[in-house]
Amino acid sequence: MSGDDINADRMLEAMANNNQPSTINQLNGCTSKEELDLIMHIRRTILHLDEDTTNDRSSPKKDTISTTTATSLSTATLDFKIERAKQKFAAGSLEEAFYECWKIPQEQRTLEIWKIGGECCKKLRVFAVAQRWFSEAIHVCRSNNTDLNVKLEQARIARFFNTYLTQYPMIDIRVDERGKGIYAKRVISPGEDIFTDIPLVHAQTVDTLSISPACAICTTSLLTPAVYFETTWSRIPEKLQRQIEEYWPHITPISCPYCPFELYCSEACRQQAWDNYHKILCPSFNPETTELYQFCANGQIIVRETWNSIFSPMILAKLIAMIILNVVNSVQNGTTQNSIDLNYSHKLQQTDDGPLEQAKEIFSEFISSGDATYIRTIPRMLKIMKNIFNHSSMPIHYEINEQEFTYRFYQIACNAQSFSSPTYATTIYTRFLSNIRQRDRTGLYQLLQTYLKGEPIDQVFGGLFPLQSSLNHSCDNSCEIMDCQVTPEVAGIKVRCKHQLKPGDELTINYVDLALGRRARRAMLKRAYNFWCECQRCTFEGDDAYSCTECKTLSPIIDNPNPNLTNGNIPYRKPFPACSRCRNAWYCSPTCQKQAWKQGHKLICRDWTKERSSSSAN
Ligand SMILES: C[S@@+](CC[C@H](N)C(=O)[O-])C[C@H]1O[C@@H](n2cnc3c(N)ncnc32)[C@H](O)[C@@H]1O
Repeated sequence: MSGDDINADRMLEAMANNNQPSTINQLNGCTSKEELDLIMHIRRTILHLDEDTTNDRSSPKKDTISTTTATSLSTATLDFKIERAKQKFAAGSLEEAFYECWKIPQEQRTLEIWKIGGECCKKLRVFAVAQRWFSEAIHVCRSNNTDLNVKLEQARIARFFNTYLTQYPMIDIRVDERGKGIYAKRVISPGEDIFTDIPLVHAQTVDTLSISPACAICTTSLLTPAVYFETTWSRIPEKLQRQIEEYWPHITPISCPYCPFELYCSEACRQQAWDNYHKILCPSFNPETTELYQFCANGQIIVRETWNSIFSPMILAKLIAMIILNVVNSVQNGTTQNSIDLNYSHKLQQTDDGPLEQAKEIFSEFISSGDATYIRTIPRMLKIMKNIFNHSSMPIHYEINEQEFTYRFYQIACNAQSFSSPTYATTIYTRFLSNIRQRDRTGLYQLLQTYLKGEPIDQVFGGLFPLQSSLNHSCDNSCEIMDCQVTPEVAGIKVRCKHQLKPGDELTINYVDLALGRRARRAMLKRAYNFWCECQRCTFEGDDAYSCTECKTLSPIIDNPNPNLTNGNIPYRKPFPACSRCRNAWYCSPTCQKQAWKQGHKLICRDWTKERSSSSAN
């Protein structure tokens, strides 16, 4: 090995360990540690190959790493190198082909070289590098190239979901005009559990927060007798209270030491909340968050429609707090991780957006789609978020403006999935009753009859699940979502197959109640998820009895059947008869009905009111 080789090797090793940006630039645009690692690996492989091929002109022994300094190549050398990269790629020698591409100075790499380099990395499963090479190809290409855009998107998805797809080899993620979707790679049978997922960020829904307390981290119910019996508790005689407590499952909620707003089941959960988001959001340190916590605790009737379901504004605040703390931890190298004082000794460098952009990447896969003007109708929440985060005491500056708020709002609105720990409030209550039935000899159950209020309301959380959020909707969904204790400490969801799936079939869930008619389903999907459903069921159902679902003919106009009521200028029509089984399609004639049946109505015709519709309604 020449002296140049050894120096280049040392430099590469040092950089691979250190990833110093200044030295990286010397290496022909090799910008990430992953890229360096790949090159290191390739170099080792090539050197190893070279030991058996000493007379090979292309041997890296002769064509050393030192040739990668950014001196321009002559046209003849460039053509020769391009040709060699193409040949190696065609021969399937991916590592060598990438090495050839990489040796060409960045400014001289052609569209073809960026593409070959990207393909090599994709096949070698180094997706971050593949993503960069394909985006450079798009940059060089200038015109809109669909093929390259698809390649870039695939590399980006592979990069993000690589771990999941390795863990769950029976599924694949592909992209079409609806965005990402999950597809079966083998036959999957009804009842089979396909994958589990845990949320990146979650919060309890505002409508269950005050009536069904739960651990803010592991979501397990923290229903105590005092909360269950509510105002009645103080009227229950003390002796009876003690008996109730004796039979009630052991629950000791822990609160944040600085504020009354969050409850946890254990010290470990409390610490996790503090490290992940609460040190930014605790009202004792950031008084601006008091309004947000109060807003959630009250259920805020006025804007209930926006926030009452799976989407609590707390998810949005936590998501931003997590990004901020991620930057803090990455820059300060974890020094603030376990500390519970907010002593950010120095404000982080405001000029360098790198760590902030990197931290934002964790949430970059969640699609965001919706009507931007709607945000103007909920100005109060934008103001609350601005007050919390556009604040001089924040360790980094993360600007919350209308655009950022809108983007994050719809990210959560489009993707939030309801879930909770299978230790529900009803589980606690059932255990209490069963303890009494099994152990009590004093007739407590009889005594309690006047105080018991029936089953409690279960806690519900909304969360952003990285893999589950890639599932598209169908009104005839093939899969369903179920609550699941993914590990003893972590609650999440599992996706279970409902209808048999063949390789290539899409895994879908239902975002809305399947018992609703087509018009209502489509309207809800448009409003909440910003798409017009064209699924198989929507295709073979109608909106109402006044037009034939098959031939679209309008039904005959008739006289007003009730002259006491007026319908304005809209004519009265005679309803067409409905399909007797599903009652969701209407036909002008038996011919149309037969035709529709053959076309596809038979695939979706069933009594939808009997379908379990709540399981995965987002
Ligand atoms: C939870 S995400 C599903 C995954 C999404 N396709 C992606 O790329 O991340 C929900 C969004 O996907 C799109 N989507 C889901 N189901 C769809 C469908 N049946 N038709 C059209 N778009 C759909 C809508 O943009 C919706 O807001």
